[in-house]
Amino acid sequence: MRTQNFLFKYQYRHLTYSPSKKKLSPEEAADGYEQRLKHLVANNTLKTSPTTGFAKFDLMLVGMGPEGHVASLFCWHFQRFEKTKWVTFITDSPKPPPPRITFTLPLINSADHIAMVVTGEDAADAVKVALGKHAADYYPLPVQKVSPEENLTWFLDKEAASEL
Ligand SMILES: O=C1O[C@H](COP(=O)(O)O)[C@@H](O)[C@H](O)[C@H]1O
Repeated sequence: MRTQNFLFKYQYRHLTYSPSKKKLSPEEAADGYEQRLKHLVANNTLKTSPTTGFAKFDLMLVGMGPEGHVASLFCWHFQRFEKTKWVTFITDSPKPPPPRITFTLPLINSADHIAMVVTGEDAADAVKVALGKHAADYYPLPVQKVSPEENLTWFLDKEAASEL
């Protein structure tokens, strides 16, 4: 409960990007969220990675979709290759909602620790691609580009791990 309270308060007070009542485009919302994060770095609320210069989170919880996407970064979107932006957007997610804003891989990978939490049989093939012995033989899925500065820990249920 204390953890939940902490996360809730922290997210609410610092990380939630609450633009004005004006309806923003996904691009405007992503830019606004990036500016918000940069402001939090500038006032020392968020740390920076000395390696990358991006904001550094202690821990991120990340999930994976059945085709290996993470954080709305799908295999077929150029956004998965973003190098400089902190926050990006898509307008055509195959799962609702179609418009999404999301952290980019350089920002995600500047975290110290990432917990990759994957459940369900429909994720088993992508888990096998990412963690199986032939992982290096494939063009990498977005999930395979997740590489935090300290530890990446996978949490799989029995179904998600069934192809390993
Ligand atoms: O399909 C799914 O993908 C997400 C990860 O994608 P996100 O773009 O929503 O972060 C995963 O967390 C979810 O459990 C799964 O159903």
